Amino acid sequence: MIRAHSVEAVRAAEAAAMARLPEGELMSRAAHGLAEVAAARLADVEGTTVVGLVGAGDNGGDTLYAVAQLAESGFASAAVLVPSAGRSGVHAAGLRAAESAGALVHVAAEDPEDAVEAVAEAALVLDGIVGIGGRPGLRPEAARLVDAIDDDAWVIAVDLASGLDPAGESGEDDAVWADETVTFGTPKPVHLLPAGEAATGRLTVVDIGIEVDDVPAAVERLTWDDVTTLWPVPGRGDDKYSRGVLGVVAGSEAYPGAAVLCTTAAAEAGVGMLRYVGTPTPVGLVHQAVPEAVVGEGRVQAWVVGPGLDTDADDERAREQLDAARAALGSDLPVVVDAGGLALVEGRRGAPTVLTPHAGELARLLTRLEGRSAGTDDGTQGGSGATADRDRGERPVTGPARGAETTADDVKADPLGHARRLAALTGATVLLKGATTLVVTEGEPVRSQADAPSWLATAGAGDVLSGVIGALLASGLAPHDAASLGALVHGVAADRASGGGPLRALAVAHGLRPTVRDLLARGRSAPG
Ligand SMILES: NC(=O)C1=CN([C@@H]2O[C@H](COP(=O)(O)OP(=O)(O)OC[C@H]3O[C@@H](n4cnc5c(N)ncnc54)[C@H](O)[C@@H]3O)[C@@H](O)[C@H]2O)[C@@H](O)CC1
Ligand SMILES: [K+]
Repeated sequence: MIRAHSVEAVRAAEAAAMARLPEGELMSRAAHGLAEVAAARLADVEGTTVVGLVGAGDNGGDTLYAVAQLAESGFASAAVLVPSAGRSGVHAAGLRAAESAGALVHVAAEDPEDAVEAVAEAALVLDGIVGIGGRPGLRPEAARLVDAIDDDAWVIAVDLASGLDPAGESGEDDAVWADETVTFGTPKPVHLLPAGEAATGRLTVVDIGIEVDDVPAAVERLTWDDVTTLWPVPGRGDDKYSRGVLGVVAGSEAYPGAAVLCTTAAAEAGVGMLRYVGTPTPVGLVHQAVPEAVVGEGRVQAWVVGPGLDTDADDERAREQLDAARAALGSDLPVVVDAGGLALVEGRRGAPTVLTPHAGELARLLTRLEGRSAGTDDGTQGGSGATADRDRGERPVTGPARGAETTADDVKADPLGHARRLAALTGATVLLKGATTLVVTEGEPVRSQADAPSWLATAGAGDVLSGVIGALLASGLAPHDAASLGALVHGVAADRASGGGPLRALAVAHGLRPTVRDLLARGRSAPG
């Protein structure tokens, strides 16, 4: 698992390490690791010129020492000092080290044109303007230097791309766009969250000896190794029931294919047994595509409610199906709620719940539920499983006034904030789909998965995802693990099925079985 820590946690761990190490040791380790990566990339791009953009804080200090090491290694090295205070504004010992190693120093405040020219000529740029002490955005004088970076230059962000919010909470257009980030000790939230991930590029963590293993993470990302630990593997004593039965209420006369995609995915993910509840057309299709599925209601350990569900349909069979959907939501069983099912969510359930909206669905659900909690409704889900109510244990939800409309654009501008709002309002695990998929559960570190190719942005992919998560919930995984592990395996299956080319949802579903098999085999063959 990749774990990112908050700025506060990093500062505390750094302070503890500094107390037992000689002065300057941490910065020296950081700069050394940075210079090694830079030297390797210069060899890759067959470049010889490196420029460090140097800001006022210790991020600039790291950069000055790295420039010094690169100058000593024979690269044509220069430091461009960004702050308006000039030479006196940057890390003094770092500046001395760079100069005595033979690096050129350009002072932007004294000769802006000369500084711009130096930046433009570099084959490799180290962005040391600001690190974890930075406020989001770039000042105009810094932005001018960043604009001067050659399109072909390789840009390494020191600790994080300057201009980004280290916490990754607010998006920022005015930031360095790095090919690569070299960070120190542990990743920071911005490296894994949608707000910063694209500008971060490839991420390398340099070990500088700070200890964060026992410190709770702010953001986590599951990796392939976690599949071995988390995936439910049957034992000798298991049977189909003990492994978990999944009930699927999906598909409709309008959208029958969703039922096929969802049940196929659950079967391919290796669910113990599958029950399907639907209207005649999808029932016929599911019979053909997934002969393993049993049609009709019965005992299950978890439900998927909603892919392709038509909540406006009004014939008898559709009404029966919607009754089954509402009963599942009202039960005390774990439920994955997707697509059409989201329209049936009335508030908190008293049982494990995973909501899997995309940005537009999340916006509609928030608008409806926040409007409701502004009114007279008590905001609880009806049925036997509903235990929580609005006055009990619900944290105050931050955001616009209750009842205000939330749009898909609002959600895209702040995906994490909105996913948190929905999680707080419903008590559910919220999986917000996107290029980076977020999984938010109150009281848990946010999980962020970015395993899928862009080709996965295709109709039906969500139906497949809900089937995988449902299979994992039925086997007893907690919602947070089921949702994030489901997103990981779905993304890897998509990547393999795509192979760099077009993708269809059914291919992702059919790719699940070999993907899980290979990820588990990989774990078995790993040393130790
Ligand atoms: N604390 C430690 O033990 C270590 C810190 N390290 C480095 O130190 C960095 C943190 O250093 P600092 O706390 O000095 O903070 P930074 O170097 O991140 O930046 C703080 C300085 O930048 C200015 N600033 C803030 N936002 C700005 C903006 N948007 N535009 C321009 N200037 C802005 C501030 O006024 C302040 O002078 C880390 O990111 C890392 O690179 C490493 O050397 C490893 C050890
Ligand atoms: K930086």
